[in-house]
Amino acid sequence: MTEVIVVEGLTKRYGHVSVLRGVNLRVVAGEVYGLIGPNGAGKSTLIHLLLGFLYPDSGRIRILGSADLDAQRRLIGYVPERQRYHTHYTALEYLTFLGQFDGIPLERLRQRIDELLELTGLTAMANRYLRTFSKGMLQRLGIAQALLTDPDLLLIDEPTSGLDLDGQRELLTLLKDVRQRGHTVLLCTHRLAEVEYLCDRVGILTEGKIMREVNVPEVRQLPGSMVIQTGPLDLALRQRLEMIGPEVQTDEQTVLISPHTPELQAKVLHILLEANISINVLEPQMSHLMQIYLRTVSGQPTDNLGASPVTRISLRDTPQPPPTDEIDPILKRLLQSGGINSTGSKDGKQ
Ligand SMILES: Nc1ncnc2c1ncn2[C@@H]1O[C@H](COP(=O)(O)OP(=O)(O)OP(=O)(O)O)[C@@H](O)[C@H]1O
Repeated sequence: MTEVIVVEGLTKRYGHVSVLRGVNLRVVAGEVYGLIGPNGAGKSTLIHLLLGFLYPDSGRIRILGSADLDAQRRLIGYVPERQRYHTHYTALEYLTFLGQFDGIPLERLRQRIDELLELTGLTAMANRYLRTFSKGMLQRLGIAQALLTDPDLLLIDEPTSGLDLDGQRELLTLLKDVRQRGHTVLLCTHRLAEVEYLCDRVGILTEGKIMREVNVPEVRQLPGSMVIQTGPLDLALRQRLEMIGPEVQTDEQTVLISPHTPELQAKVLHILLEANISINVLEPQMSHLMQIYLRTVSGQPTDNLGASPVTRISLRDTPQPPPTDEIDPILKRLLQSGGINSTGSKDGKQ
């Protein structure tokens, strides 16, 4: 299988701060790979290294077999988290401008833009100025610009950040369509639901390394769990509950049913009600991916999750989308065309 991204022993420091401390990563053709990690873990830094916007301190990067990232940049479509748009352009003018930068012959470019406006649901907006676009429309336009050259690899940084629920849904549907087109994708996100929906594998970047990789379809298929918070449970009652089967685990004020079935839940509730125990909360356990993620970033073991005791990590600990620098897709093209030097980034003086 063709390896599209190969990263070995990658390190990167900003001054005295060591951000990446030996990242290893392999992404193969056609794969959608999610990259998750706490704020400041270095996800955007890794993307900028892959694009050749930054130089690593040590380690190796190969994109489609080549370490010449300046040359390979033209094989990569990049969707930054926040793009700086030139709002006096219409969508059509903007894509035409970028496509000409990419050296796409005009006739082919027109065809390509039509196709991409259609894919991103922006055909009716083609002649509207970008200043009239909503955030969601701009994000979809960002996907269109990244796909102009029909790139082998797409790097997407937090695509749904700042979008309302409708905008998120539209963008995820679009990314699912993009996925069907066979591009290899590296997707940085804080939203685990996005990973579960779109990705084949996910890497958890923390402490400067990819500490854990998860096969997403495997965890997606794991059966769910139910947590019941109760009044105090004495030992005899706990034993009675656990006699129902190995799926039922208890502590002083909690019953975990894992894997959960309605039949098991009915049996547990029957015993609790019969014993006059108050039932304070009954809620599905957080997703397996969420549990693996939170345990990995807090340095706890993640094996045998299905048989683990009730996870007491609050969903409030879930990281929130962060602010990041704006990067203009025109900058990528300028660097690609050799029009400017990447000073301030590549000279290691950040
Ligand atoms: N140009 C820079 N100069 C100095 N420090 C930087 C620079 N860019 C990033 N950093 C620092 O490097 C660390 C990693 O930043 P990066 O943006 O790569 O993380 P991230 O995982 O993408 O974070 P987030 O999820 O918050 O977007 C952070 O501590 C950040 O403050």
